Amino acid sequence: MTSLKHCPAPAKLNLFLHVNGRRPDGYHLLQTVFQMVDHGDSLDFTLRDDEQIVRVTELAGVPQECDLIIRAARLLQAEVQRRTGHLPRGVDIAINKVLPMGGGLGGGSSDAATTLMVLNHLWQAGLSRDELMAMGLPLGADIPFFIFGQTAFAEGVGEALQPVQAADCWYVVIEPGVEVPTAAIFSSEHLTRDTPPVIISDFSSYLENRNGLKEFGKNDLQQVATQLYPPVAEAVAWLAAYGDARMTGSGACVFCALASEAEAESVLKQVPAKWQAWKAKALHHHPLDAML
Ligand SMILES: C[C@@](CO)(OP(=O)(O)O)[C@H](O)COP(=O)(O)OP(=O)(O)OC[C@H]1O[C@@H](n2ccc(N)nc2=O)[C@H](O)[C@@H]1O
Ligand SMILES: Nc1ncnc2c1ncn2[C@@H]1O[C@H](COP(=O)(O)OP(=O)(O)O)[C@@H](O)[C@H]1O
Repeated sequence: MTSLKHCPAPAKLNLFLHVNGRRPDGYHLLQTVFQMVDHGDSLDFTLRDDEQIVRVTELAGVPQECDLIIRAARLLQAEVQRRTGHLPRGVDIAINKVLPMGGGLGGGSSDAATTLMVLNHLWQAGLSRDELMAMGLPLGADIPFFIFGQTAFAEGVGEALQPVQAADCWYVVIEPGVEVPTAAIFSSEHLTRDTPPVIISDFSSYLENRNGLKEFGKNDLQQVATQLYPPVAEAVAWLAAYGDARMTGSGACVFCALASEAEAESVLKQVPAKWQAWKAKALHHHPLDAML
């Protein structure tokens, strides 16, 4: 096989996100549930006759050398060379970028995860899922989750993952039109960093016993993000009329769970025109698993 087209790189939502402390290196210890949804970017991979890794699509604001897709591909190419003594063929990578950057949807991480999984397949490199997850972690804390490939309870900086059941629901997601830099939220003096740890069964038993679709826990990054970025606060306030509206990750996007596609569609129709918004279904498994 020399190419794979329309490879999905889905968005994630953080159903809750607790900041429990800080590591000595300054990184924050988190607990979260990562939920994939059926809305995201899509990538095409075509092997080349030389050894170059080339992004063939322009991505405004992200030079090729900084792109997580290219960095992930180069890491894997070098690892395959180290293991086999042969540098694998280069690849042209095209991207249909749908997810907003700095949206808290993990777009860059998902693109990189899809790249690692697809190239592992095209190059017949034979790295295990765990090896790919470890390779992705230094590039971005969300990358291991996408490679893990199922709804997950995560700890550490997001790399300690356990599968967890979550609701079979739909989400409406609003893009408030601002890019939130993750570093600005984590470095805020107003961020609370002492939420007591929960255990996975706290989340699971909450889901079994809850009334309606109120999410478990909270997003500790939301207070800081809404203070720094008023459009995020505005989107949360608007969506709260329809359910438990909450920010994903470090923002900016805001989501709310609905029981059916029809209910999601009805909320979507009312979203003010100044915001981009969409509906998406919760995914239990990474859509790439069915392709590879
Ligand atoms: C917050 C989360 C939740 O899923 O997602 P996003 O909102 O970015 O999608 C992730 O933990 C985002 O992890 P990651 O993707 O590695 O964050 P980066 O943008 O590389 O982090 C930028 C900076 O934020 C700080 N940072 C990040 C993660 C963390 N657990 N503690 C931190 O203190 C660090 O200063 C880091 O240099
Ligand atoms: N392929 C990529 N897609 C999106 N962003 C990328 C990519 N490669 C690098 N980045 C950088 O990562 C930053 C965070 O992007 P993204 O992962 O989309 O948001 P978030 O971390 O909020 O979920 C971007 O602002 C951009 O500078």
